[in-house]
Amino acid sequence: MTTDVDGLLSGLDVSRETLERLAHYEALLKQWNPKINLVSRSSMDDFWTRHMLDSLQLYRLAPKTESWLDLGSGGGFPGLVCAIMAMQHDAGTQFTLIESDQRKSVFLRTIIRELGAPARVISKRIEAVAPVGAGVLTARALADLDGLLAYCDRHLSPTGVALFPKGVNWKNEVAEARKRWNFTAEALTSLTEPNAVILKIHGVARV
Ligand SMILES: C[S@@+](CC[C@H](N)C(=O)[O-])C[C@H]1O[C@@H](n2cnc3c(N)ncnc32)[C@H](O)[C@@H]1O
Repeated sequence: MTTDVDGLLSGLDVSRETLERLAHYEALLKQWNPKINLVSRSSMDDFWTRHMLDSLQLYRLAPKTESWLDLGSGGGFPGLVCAIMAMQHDAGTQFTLIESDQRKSVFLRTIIRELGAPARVISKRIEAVAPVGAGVLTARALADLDGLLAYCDRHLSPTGVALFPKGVNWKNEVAEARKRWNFTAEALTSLTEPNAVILKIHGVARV
């Protein structure tokens, strides 16, 4: 970790202790990544922007909740990073990470145990998990918006909020999803990519 990281995360209220926890996470991910492909190799040079900052920016956009659900967590982005951030605020939020890949789940459980993060991992397919009723639901690089809204329909509480990082094609995804879903969406500027947004969504119901 270099001093650049301090600059990168400035304004996000990341404490020294949280930064140390994230650095420990990074070190383990770098050990495990060659064997189980937690993140693409091409993204490793820009690791703190592409993965840590990209995840941390969701934490400040989320309402206070007891139950945060992250779907298709992979190496823990964004759910596990937000769980580590939540430790700093002792917010009483419990994180649930759903990840069907068994080896990635072992990695996630290792980080959770070593850091004492307030999170659990369910190693099943999202469709096979009983409705969670989450207050906040996140997912990155998992499915198009139409697919994500079906997951909201199953797992998000009626008053809950979903946060989805989306790339340059987000307007098309919203238009396509409106054919099958009613929902309210706000497009918030991403801190990591100029044309990317974070869709903040609530009130999901089938058309
Ligand atoms: C492209 S990766 C993204 C991982 C992480 N969210 C990120 O942005 O770095 C998608 C992950 O979702 C998991 N996944 C895909 N479909 C799933 C499903 N139906 N149920 C549970 N996990 C799923 C895959 O195993 C994979 O780890």
